[in-house]
Amino acid sequence: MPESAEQPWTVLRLLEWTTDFFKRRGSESARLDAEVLLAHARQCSRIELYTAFQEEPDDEQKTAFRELVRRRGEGTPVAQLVGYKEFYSLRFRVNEHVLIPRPETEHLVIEALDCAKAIKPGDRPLQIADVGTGSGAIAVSLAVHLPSARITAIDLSPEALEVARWNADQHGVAERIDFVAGDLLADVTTPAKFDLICSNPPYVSESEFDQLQPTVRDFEPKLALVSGPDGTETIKRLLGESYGRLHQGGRLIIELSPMIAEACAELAEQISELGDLRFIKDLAGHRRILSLSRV
Ligand SMILES: C[S@@+](CC[C@H](N)C(=O)[O-])C[C@H]1O[C@@H](n2cnc3c(N)ncnc32)[C@H](O)[C@@H]1O
Repeated sequence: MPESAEQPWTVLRLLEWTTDFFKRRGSESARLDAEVLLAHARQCSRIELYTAFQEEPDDEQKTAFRELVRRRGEGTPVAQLVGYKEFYSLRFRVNEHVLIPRPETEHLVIEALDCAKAIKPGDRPLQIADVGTGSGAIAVSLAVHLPSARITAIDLSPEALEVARWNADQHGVAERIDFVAGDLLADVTTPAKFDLICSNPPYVSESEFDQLQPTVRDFEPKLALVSGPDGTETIKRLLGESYGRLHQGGRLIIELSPMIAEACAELAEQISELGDLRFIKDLAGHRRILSLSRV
């Protein structure tokens, strides 16, 4: 922000200047980014900015904001700058070790909650696995909405599991989630079988990775994004490992890229123990969630 002797840097002026700056840097949500960062620097809610347009932030707030704007201008995602992201109406801590939860993944949570309603586990708790838990967005949301479920949250990354554990603790569900460091389901011994296996695995191909926006490619963990030459590698392994770990009638629910939806459906159809294949579309109308039953 340039120094200006004549005009004070009011909230409104800061927002307008920063929105323009972010637009020129290619942000698709320039005004929102500016508001979230200014609210963070002023330690207030976004809505409170609207009644403070003519106020001038103090020097400390302006210095904090300037630093946030600089880092956002270099590509750091807003969620990493403020340290959290809202997902399924819950706040999740995020850092450079975890994928920032995406709105598309809420469709997976909705499908899992719908499927859970239809399952009657008898006198044992409903058993759910979240494979590749990252920030814990799926595991924690399901635990909050299914108070009698037990969840196993798995990730290859110990740093991600730490974030997931912190989020589970914040939302009061940590005692119903087991955190396991491991490769897909290989290191999970108990329970032997699940009612639901959910996963938002990495599904970007190696060639697509280079085309990702720098704010994703250079700041979010590659381990969370990329899966082999065509993006299907992890899903293929998960399909192969999952059917033997599901109770009969249990469901496997996987987020994927619409670009590999057909290939993944073909892989699933080769496994006779999996059936009742359906896709759930995202808000853009693209096939985003693959849901299968253990027959
Ligand atoms: C796309 S992110 C999903 C994170 C979170 N579930 C969400 O939806 O926001 C994929 C996660 O899977 C983890 N992961 C990648 N390969 C894995 C594997 N083979 N076994 C377990 N976790 C894996 C990554 O570390 C990352 O946290």
